[in-house]
Amino acid sequence: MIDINQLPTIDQLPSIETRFRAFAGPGAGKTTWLIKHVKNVLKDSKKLGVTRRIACITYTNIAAEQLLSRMDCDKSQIEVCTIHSFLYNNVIKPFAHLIKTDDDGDDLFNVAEMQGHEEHIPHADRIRRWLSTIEQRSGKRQNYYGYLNGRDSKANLVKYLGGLDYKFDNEGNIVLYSKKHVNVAVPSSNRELWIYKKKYWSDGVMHHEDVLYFANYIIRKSPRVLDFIRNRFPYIFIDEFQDTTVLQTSIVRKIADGDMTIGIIGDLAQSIYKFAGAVRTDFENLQLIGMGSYKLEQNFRSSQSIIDYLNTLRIDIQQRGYEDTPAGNPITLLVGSHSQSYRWVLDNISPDAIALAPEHRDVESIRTAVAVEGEHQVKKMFAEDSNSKRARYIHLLLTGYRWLERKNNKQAVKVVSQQLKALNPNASKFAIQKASIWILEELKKEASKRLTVHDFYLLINDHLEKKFQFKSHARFAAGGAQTFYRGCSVDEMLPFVKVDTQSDEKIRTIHSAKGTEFNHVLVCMQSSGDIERYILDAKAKLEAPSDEGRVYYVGFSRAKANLIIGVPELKDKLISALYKQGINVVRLQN
Ligand SMILES: Nc1ncnc2c1ncn2[C@@H]1O[C@H](COP(=O)(O)OP(=O)(O)OP(=O)(O)O)[C@@H](O)[C@H]1O
Repeated sequence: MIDINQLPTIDQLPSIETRFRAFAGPGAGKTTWLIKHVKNVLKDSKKLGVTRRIACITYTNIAAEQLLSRMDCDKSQIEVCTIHSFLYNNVIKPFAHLIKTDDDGDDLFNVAEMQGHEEHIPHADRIRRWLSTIEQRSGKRQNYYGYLNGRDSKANLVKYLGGLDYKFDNEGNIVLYSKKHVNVAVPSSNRELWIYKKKYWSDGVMHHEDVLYFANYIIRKSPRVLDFIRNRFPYIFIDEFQDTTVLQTSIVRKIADGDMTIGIIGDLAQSIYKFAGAVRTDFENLQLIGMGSYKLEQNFRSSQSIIDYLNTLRIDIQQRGYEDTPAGNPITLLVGSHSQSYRWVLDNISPDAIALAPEHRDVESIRTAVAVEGEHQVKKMFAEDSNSKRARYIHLLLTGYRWLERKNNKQAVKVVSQQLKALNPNASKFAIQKASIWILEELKKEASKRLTVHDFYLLINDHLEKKFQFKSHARFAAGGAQTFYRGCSVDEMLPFVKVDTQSDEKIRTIHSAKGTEFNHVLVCMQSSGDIERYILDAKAKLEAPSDEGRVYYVGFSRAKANLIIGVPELKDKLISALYKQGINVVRLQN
């Protein structure tokens, strides 16, 4: 294990050309530092130009979006993206001709129909065609159709196929496997799984996981592609490298085996994507020529008491605060149901507190139990308005504005334009865009936000009709819908309009909160056993192959001012050990 404490700090990085690998704990300013470094490269590098840019890569769309919105500089020479979109745009699209056929000259991918990459959702018709092909090729009746008849077996098959991914076998060949375990036998030999994939490829459908496969395929077939990438991106920086997968690491190694500057940054204790194929040890073990290892040792996010608590959980790094770090409140452990705990936190700590839980089912149960009146504004709108197309239209116009608030203007205009286009299919693209921008500008005004949704809707309809001769949805007749829209202002509705259900929710999974921070956080743990394993014995569990301990650690480390932990039951004998770790126990009354 790397002793991060012993590494030089990243401020000692000799130059912008230095290859680096940076380790840091939560809230250490990894993303902030990366942005600063990119700005330095932009300022000082002589290697950049119109076609020579800096790539800033991360692993999830949410993380890329956050990175982009935090990059407060000229972005014309920077490409901020996920690893998938980087490889798709810079390897697969320009070299698609190399995947038309395989090494034997047989059809591999229908490039003419290729349209980006998508989530792998197994498709009933393709599964049927696949089962039929493998049955024909085996030459005997296998009754594979049985899978599609039984509800259970079909669900298992869909789950298994949806979890397909690639890995290297012992001989270094790429093989297909499923990340999802199912309890029934399904066709799972590699020969059968490749046939399944080809059902999609022959239609030009590329799944996210295929992007890595084909990028690797293209690079193997024509290694000169690597020079093209290095030439186009003399600097490649990768955030959250602890979430890298074997195929990703293999491609990164190949790109870095030439003249370019690479920098990777991450936190081993925040590796929580094993289920998606992440191999955290790749970050620890990756050695590239000329690459130095550095650390960021501070925690700029949390109060001193939270930093002290986080330090009790890991051995590879001890974080320190900075001169203005507030002392903060002790960590509180609430014993009671998750919803009871969350209510307690809302009442006693802050109504803005966030609840984080490891599992979706916990998130759902807390949401149901603590749902407050206002949170139903959008649901209420759909319930009250019998014209569901109109309700959807209003909702999406407001969604467009929420994108604008997040500085994603492109998405904002897209969402609103789609609505106007659906009602006015013959309108020109220019008119649709102009009208969309007008609506968004209108929503920016404080005066518009104070209007009731009813009046705002009429204002927009009048303008679209007069100025653009656009059609709108029906006006309101007297009744429940009109009463609802008249009783609710745009301002009151907006907070409940989510642009993506994950990052806007106050009750969320820990995975969806990765990379974010909040003032007051309740982390819901499952049992007294979890407290023993992941708090009292955390040092061992943070290094364990399974992600559970690290998932809780990511949850704890999102808190800035107050960290509260909730658990349904707690053995009395644990109280004094918890106290030594800086945690006060409070038992809630039923
Ligand atoms: N040098 C700094 N001085 C003061 N505040 C900083 C500094 N660097 C980062 N911060 C603040 O600390 C917080 C955490 O920063 P950032 O999100 O960059 O950390 P991170 O290491 O990427 O976090 P994590 O991995 O836990 O998601 C942010 O609020 C950021 O504004």
